[in-house]
Amino acid sequence: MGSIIEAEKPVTGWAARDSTGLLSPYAYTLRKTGAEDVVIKVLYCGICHTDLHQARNDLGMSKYPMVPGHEVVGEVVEVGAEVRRFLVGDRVGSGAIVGCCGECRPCRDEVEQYCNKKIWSYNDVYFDGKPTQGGFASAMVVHQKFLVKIPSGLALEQAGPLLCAGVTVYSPLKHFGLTTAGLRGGILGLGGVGHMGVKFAKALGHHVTVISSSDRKRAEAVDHLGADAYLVSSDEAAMAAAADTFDYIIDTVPVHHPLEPYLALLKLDGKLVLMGVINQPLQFLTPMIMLGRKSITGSFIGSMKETEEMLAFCVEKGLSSTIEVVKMEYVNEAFKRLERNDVRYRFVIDVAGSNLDASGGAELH
Ligand SMILES: NC(=O)C1=CN([C@@H]2O[C@H](COP(=O)(O)OP(=O)(O)OC[C@H]3O[C@@H](n4cnc5c(N)ncnc54)[C@H](OP(=O)(O)O)[C@@H]3O)[C@@H](O)[C@H]2O)C=CC1
Ligand SMILES: O=C/C=C/c1ccc(O)c(O)c1
Ligand SMILES: [Zn+2]
Ligand SMILES: [Zn+2]
Repeated sequence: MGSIIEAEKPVTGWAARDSTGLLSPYAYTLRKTGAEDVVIKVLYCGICHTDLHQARNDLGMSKYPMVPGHEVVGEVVEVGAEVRRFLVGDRVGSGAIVGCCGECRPCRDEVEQYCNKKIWSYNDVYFDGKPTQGGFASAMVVHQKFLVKIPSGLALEQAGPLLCAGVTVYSPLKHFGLTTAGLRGGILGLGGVGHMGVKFAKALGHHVTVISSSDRKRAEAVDHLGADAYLVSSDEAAMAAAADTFDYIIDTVPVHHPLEPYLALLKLDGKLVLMGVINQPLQFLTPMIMLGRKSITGSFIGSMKETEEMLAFCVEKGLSSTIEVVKMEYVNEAFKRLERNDVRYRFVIDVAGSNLDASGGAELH
C-alpha cells in the first residue's frame, strides 16, 4: 500500500480560461490525500462533446480556469489509509461524477448520478471548497467510490470512452428494459455516444438503424460497426418508409433539432431517449406522442455499479470503443474537429505520453 502524503500536490493540466474554450497549460494543486482518496497518474482521457459544451460555456454555468476531461484512465500511485478496493499499480477509471451525498434516495438506491448534491469531476466545487478539475491533467485525486477497476481484457486507451459514452448508452438500455433480442432500435447521431450505442445494441441482438445527418458514415456504420440499416434524416422518402418501425431511438444530437421526424419512426409504446445537452427548448406536438402512447425521456450517464457491469459486458462480448489517439498539444484542434463532426468516433488524449509536468504549467494559482 502507498503512503499518505500530507501535502497538496502540484499538477499540470490543460485549462480553458474563457468561453473561447481554448485550452493551455495550467498549474494547480490537488488536495491532500484523504483516508478514502486514491491518487492516480492519468494515462489516457477521452474527449466527450460535454467537454466542448463546458469549455465553451454552452450551458452558461462554466467557471474558469477549467480543466475538462471525464473519461479518465489512470494508474493508482497512492492510496489513503482506508482505501480497501484499490492498490498501487491498479488500472482504474473515473467518469463524470466524483462525489455525492450518500444519504438521499438516489444514493441509497445506487443511482448516485441522480443525487442533487452530486459533484462533477470538473467545473464544480469539492467538499473541501476547492474547484474540481478533470482528466486533461497529469494526475487526479478521486474518492474510492468513484473509481472502477479496468478489467485486464480491455486496452487502456479504448477503455476511456466507456467511462462516459459507454455507460451513458448502457444505462438507459438496461433501465428501460431494452435488452430483449430482436428489438428494433435507432441510434440518432453517430458520434462518441452513438457508436457505443450501435455496438451495445448489436451485442444485445437488436436490429440497429443509424440515423445520421449525412450519408458520409454509411459504409463505416454498416461495415465497421455492424449496423443493420442506415437512414439519412433529411431523406424524406426513406424516413417515411421507416415510420412506425422502431421500439426505441437513442438521440445523441448535441444541438437543437426537431423531434417530430423521430417520434414518427417509433411504434406503439416506443421510446425516444434524449442524451444530448441542448441549451434551447425542444418542441413537439402532443398528438405525436399520444397517438401511439410514445415516451420522450432522458438519461444521465450511469451509476458506478452500472459502470462496472458495463465494463464486464464489454469484456464478455469483446467490445470496446473506436478511437483516434492524440497528444495534448493537439487538444484544441481535436475540439475544432469534434465541433465540425470530424472524428471516428472518439478522440482519446495520450496524457502520460504528452509529458505534461515537463512542459510546465502557468504560474501556480
Ligand atoms: N446524457 C448524458 O449523460 C450524456 C450526454 N452527453 C451529450 O450527448 C451529446 C453527444 O455527445 P457525443 O456523442 O460525445 O458527441 P459527438 O460530437 O461525438 O456526436 C454527436 C453526433 O451527433 C450528430 N450531429 C448532428 N448535428 C450535429 C452538429 N450540428 N454538430 C455535431 N454533431 C452533430 C453527429 O452524428 P451524424 O454525423 O451521424 O449526424 C455527431 O457525430 C452531447 O450533447 C453531450 O454533451 C454526452 C455524454 C453523457
Ligand atoms: O458527458 C457527461 C455529462 C453529461 C451532461 C448531462 C446533462 C447536463 O446538464 C450536463 O451539464 C452534462
Ligand atoms: Zn461525457
Ligand atoms: Zn445523494
